[in-house]
Amino acid sequence: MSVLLIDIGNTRLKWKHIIQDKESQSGTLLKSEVPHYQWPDDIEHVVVASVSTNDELRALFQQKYGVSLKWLSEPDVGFEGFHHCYPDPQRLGVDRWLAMLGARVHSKNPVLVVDAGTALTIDLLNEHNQHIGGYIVPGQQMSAGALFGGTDRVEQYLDEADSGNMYPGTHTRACVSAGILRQQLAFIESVGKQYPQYELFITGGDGRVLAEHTETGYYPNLIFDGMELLCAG
Ligand SMILES: Nc1ncnc2c1ncn2[C@@H]1O[C@H](COP(=O)(O)OP(=O)(O)O)[C@@H](O)[C@H]1O
Ligand SMILES: CC(C)(COP(=O)(O)O)[C@@H](O)C(=O)NCCC(=O)O
Ligand SMILES: [K+]
Repeated sequence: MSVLLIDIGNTRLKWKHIIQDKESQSGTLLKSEVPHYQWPDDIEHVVVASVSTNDELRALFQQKYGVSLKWLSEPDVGFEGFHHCYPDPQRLGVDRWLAMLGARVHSKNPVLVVDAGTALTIDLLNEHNQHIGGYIVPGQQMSAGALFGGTDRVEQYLDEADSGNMYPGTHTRACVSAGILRQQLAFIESVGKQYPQYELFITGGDGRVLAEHTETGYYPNLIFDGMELLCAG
């Protein structure tokens, strides 16, 4: 069976094509690139999780895949293996929900799930699949954009580069990038310290560098793992 899984975040689209239940290919696209992309034919199931409305992309996939398309814009509240803490569970981001399900594929322990995308989210799921709650803060690009846009002289100087580390910066861009990285790491560490029995999982576009600094495995496919669990159950 050939299955196409798609995760549409606020910045990018990630896809995974599973061919005959074993082989798979994957990729990342900017949302503007999606209409020009050569999407595969002959797919039996297409599952799309989208955190924003994306009417145009929905119409595009609907036209291409018809009844094979399952479009998830919110958690499936009928799914039995998950206990929500939100009074209105449909307000919980579908990506956060799927990433928690994905972490469950890898561990039976309580899990602390970090998704470092447009926004950075942290979610806690206990061993009984009870969502304890979570946090939402701006992601790295958004944080930097707030500083560049909201001040006069914190500028993206072209003769400077992001530092890629968290040593004290010695020019403007390094101060911003190192500061944001250190802020995110301190945030993750602060929650982790309070929940030491929770196993840490990191995913998302900025997750790799965070995982390197926390000596945690990086799970770029956590949302797809959650989708596969959802489709199997
Ligand atoms: N080529 C890239 N294009 C855009 N963002 C990138 C790229 N490489 C890394 N990133 C980082 O990844 C983050 C977006 O992560 P991603 O998981 O794709 O977000 P979302 O799921 O919200 O669309 C951005 O904040 C940015 O810092
Ligand atoms: C928090 C998010 C913006 C994260 O999205 P992303 O960074 O992956 O684009 C998304 O999960 C969302 O829109 N959530 C709805 C509000 C909530 O989860 O409470
Ligand atoms: K996110």
